[in-house]
Amino acid sequence: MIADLARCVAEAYEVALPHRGKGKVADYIPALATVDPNRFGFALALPDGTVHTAGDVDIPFSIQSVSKVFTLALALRRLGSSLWTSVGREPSGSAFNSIVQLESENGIPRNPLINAGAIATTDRLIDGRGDEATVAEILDFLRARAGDDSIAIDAEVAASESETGARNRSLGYFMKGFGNLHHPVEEALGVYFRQCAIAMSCRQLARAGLFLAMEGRDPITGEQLIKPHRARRINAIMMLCGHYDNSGEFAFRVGLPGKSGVGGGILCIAPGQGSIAVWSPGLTEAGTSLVGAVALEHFAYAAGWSVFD
Ligand SMILES: NC(=O)CC[C@H](N)C(=O)O
Repeated sequence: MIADLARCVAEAYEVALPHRGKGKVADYIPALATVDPNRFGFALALPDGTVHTAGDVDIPFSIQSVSKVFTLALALRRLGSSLWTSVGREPSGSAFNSIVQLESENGIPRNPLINAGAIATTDRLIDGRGDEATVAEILDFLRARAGDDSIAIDAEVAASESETGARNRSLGYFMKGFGNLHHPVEEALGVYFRQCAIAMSCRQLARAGLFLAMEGRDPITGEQLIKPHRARRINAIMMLCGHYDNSGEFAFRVGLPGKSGVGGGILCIAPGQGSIAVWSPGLTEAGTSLVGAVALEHFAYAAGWSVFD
């Protein structure tokens, strides 16, 4: 039976609604701490261009670590498999900003979706071009994927990320000490802080993720953006590492590749089917949107879209 997807979206939204207000809004920077915890949006983008929505789907939010998926795709496109000399693809089982494994593992982060791995990936993406050109590539890519040139970096969030970025700088310098950063730490971090500060709505983010559901091809523009096997591998990494030490729980409950951000966004990919973006700012301890995960769990079940179905 083919599920009525509009209905699945509406139901997932309704089921998750009572959970609003649970979870903790990220408070390490003022611009995130002041976001209304009752915000909640759910957008499903399909390859034919249809978007099914519920709630606050047109309000931009800070995509934070969801950006790591896109910089990974861009770095793989630019560097190919040589990226894997700088970063691994194993789950870390630790917090997003943990430094401990780096010491015993030669400064090579476990995967590209923890902070250390994302910083190493962004560093490789720079590829000698400088920070401005790299930031421009990331923004241009997201604008083209979302079909919306208004997507921008929130300058206040970017400045706060840098001001409070001691821990991320530590990760950068630690990797530099092992010879695993190719550019100055401040250059890599300068790009990383800005990619985290990109603001997008659920509608834009769901649309932007479609190429990952469609073997690397943007179904709306028809462009083959990355090779099919790379899209498959990014999905594998999202499934195993997209929620840090909560990745097993998310796979258990939702059964789809996903990536969380501390702004409360989650991008979820249903291979061959579509791309889903949810946003609600209250977080679990692992930094995943609590309401968003409930909604995705229900949606994947109702649609029969768990990759294990
Ligand atoms: N999990 C996240 O979204 C963390 C992103 C945050 N900007 C950081 O680098 O710490």
